[in-house]
Amino acid sequence: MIEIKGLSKSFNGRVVLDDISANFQQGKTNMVIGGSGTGKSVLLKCMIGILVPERGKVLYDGRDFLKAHQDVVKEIRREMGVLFQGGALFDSKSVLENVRFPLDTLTSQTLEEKNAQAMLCLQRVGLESAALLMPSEISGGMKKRVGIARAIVMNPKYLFCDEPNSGLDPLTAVKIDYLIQEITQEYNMTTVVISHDMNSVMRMGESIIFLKDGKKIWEGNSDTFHHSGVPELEEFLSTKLV
Ligand SMILES: Nc1ncnc2c1ncn2[C@@H]1O[C@H](COP(=O)(O)OP(=O)(O)OP(=O)(O)O)[C@@H](O)[C@H]1O
Repeated sequence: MIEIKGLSKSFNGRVVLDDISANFQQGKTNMVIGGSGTGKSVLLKCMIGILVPERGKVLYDGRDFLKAHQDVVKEIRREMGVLFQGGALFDSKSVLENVRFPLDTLTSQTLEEKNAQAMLCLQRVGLESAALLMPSEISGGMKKRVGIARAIVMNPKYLFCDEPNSGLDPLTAVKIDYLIQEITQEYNMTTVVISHDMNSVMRMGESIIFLKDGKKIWEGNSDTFHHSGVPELEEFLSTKLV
């Protein structure tokens, strides 16, 4: 489980995250939703250590990420897998080399071991036959799947996905959503997904927090979010026509 407590972040005096607390459960797809510019990506960056919040805590199974000893921080970082928006693949590396990259930089395994592990992950996302292709030779949906394979190659406990569906056609988006959900359950990971795609929220939203102007306005799940009675959420949903 990941717990965030009283997380706050400002840029040049402008508050972007305002005292946010939430729990993200193990084995679940935990979603962070909200309109553009409401602080979703900043929240994720504070959780994974790309940005430092002014106040608050991020606890990884009880370990205080912002205050822990360097060794513990390193350990937690190794337990994270991140699927960045757009996949963020290296254009000059093959699909296999992209998936292998975390193993190349963070482990002392042999090339054979690393290739075997990377191939297992490529198989898991149904792309073993694309291992030797370059990113320029594969579709957007395949790139996302390569990104997922890379995110799980270190067997993470925590998976973070920033808009995993952006730029995909609806059918491919559904497949990516289900893949993330299945992998979350299989690996029993704590998964955090940022999205403003309401179809995804309905499919994957076992646990949802809704942000507006840097504040957590509501939390619940896909069964309850259409009947929240919270004006800000209802207004947000009305703009999404769902
Ligand atoms: N490094 C930064 N410096 C200054 N302001 C920033 C920085 N990063 C984000 N912001 C601001 O923080 C606010 C929240 O941004 P954030 O990227 O978290 O939004 P978001 O909810 O993820 O939006 P979107 O769905 O459009 O990606 C925005 O107003 C953004 O301009």
